[in-house]
Amino acid sequence: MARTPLIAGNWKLNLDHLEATHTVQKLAWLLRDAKHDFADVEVAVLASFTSIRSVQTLVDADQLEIKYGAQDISQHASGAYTGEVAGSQLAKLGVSYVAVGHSERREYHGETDEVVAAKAAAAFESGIVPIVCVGEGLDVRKEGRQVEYTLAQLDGSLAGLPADKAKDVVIAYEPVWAIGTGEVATPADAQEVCAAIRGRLAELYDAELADGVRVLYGGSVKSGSIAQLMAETDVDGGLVGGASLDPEEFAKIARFRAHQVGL
Ligand SMILES: O=C(CO)COP(=O)(O)O
Repeated sequence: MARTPLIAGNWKLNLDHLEATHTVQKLAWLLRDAKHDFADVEVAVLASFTSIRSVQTLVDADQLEIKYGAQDISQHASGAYTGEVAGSQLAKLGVSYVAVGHSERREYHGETDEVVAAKAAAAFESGIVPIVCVGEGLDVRKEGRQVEYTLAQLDGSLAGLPADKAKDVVIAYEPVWAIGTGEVATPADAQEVCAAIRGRLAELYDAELADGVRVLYGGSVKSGSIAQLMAETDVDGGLVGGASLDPEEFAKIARFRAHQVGL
């Protein structure tokens, strides 16, 4: 099955709503100039909650094909959960994607696999596709247990998710040691774990479902490394942090096919 690559920018805690709209506007101009085919490579940005409404207004007004999303979602639908944002609230803002289980949330907010699974379910409940993040830390990598560790995290993070939802999920393999360090995984390292993730999806569900799920790589992705990563069979896109804040650089990453030639 042909999987449409997804290049998603995770802005993390950066950009106010004015900066966010400028960034999307510039990205849209650059991609328009390059005659980017969004059906060929999907492009999305994951913004702070405070920016989503402004991004929506811009995307709607200019009929942009850039998709947008959130970086977190509440596992609860409503009620006494101060500070939380529900899937239904995000859905009202036209959100397509939401990152769940990013390593920064797991580490700084104590999110367990159980919470991540509940958040993924909450996203689907509101018609939003969760980008479920998994990946090992440096200690685990040094012990050579990256596949075992990441698959255990995947099992927990998808627990209870039925096949009719799982077929649409996006998985992001983000080794923690590669995030924000400038140390991108080698294409072979990314392929090893992304292929193992697909293999596990085949075991948890079936081979056809696994074949259709997009598995992204994230961790210090830049325009100079994306084409080699995307050349790997099981890498279907990138979850881009720092480099997504610069529209020129992010547009180049989205245009990876233009520099895939001659690999
Ligand atoms: O965490 C990431 C995306 O979710 C990766 O961040 P960097 O691209 O800045 O390493």
